Amino acid sequence: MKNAAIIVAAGSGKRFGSRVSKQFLNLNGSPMFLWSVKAFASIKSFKQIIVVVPSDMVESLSLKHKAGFFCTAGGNERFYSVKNGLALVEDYIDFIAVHDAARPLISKKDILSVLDKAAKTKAAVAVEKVKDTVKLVSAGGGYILKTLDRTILRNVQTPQIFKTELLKRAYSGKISVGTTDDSQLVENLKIKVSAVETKFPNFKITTKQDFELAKKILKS
Ligand SMILES: Nc1ccn([C@@H]2O[C@H](COP(=O)(O)OP(=O)(O)OP(=O)(O)O)[C@@H](O)[C@H]2O)c(=O)n1
Ligand SMILES: C[C@](O)(CO)[C@H](O)COP(=O)(O)O
Repeated sequence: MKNAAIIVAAGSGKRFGSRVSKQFLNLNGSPMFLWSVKAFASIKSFKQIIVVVPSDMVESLSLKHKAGFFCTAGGNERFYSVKNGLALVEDYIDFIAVHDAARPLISKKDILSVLDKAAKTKAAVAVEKVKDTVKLVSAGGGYILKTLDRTILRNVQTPQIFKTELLKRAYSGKISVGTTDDSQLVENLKIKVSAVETKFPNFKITTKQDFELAKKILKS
């Protein structure tokens, strides 16, 4: 099996609010995005690693990390960035893993769990159980409408891993602006996507508090 990883790192980090986009901040000695590159590079079957970055960083990053991975420019929505990364995937690739550079804690074991499932079912995404009670709220968020059954809810993470043909087909059609992950596009093809629970911390670094927590976890 020959796989490719698309690490999406072209976001502006508005919720994080730093001058340098969060995915390029130094996290315990490496730029945040490099943690994910190293995790996928540690798995032999990942023959191609593509990092999608802001257009003004493509050249400098390509030069700096010339041997480690391919670089391409992102778009103004996450799904445009994934689409641009897809354009670089080689024809010999069997499965594609899409992963957020903002999830630097991803473990090799969790990647392999999602990959093993995708190899069997063509489509699998990393998830975690919901720990809090979840409720539906009114449009403005002001009041509770309904309490949901959290036993049939999951927080979806990345990697999201798909058979190459499937993901390319999913991204070939019209994509609505509200699309926030890759699985949605594959679900729209009426394909059953498997959910694989991650066993290790894999939260997305969205705020400065997340970043401080990630530093502590990586130190431990
Ligand atoms: N146009 C975009 C938007 C997001 N991403 C990437 O998708 C991942 C998840 O997105 P998120 O955590 O929302 O990052 P940002 O969009 O940068 O954050 P914010 O929404 O706070 O601006 C991140 O690794 C981010 O770099 C991307 O490659 N291209
Ligand atoms: C892909 C994702 O991480 C799955 O939870 C999430 O949808 C990314 O959303 P964001 O708004 O781009 O962070």
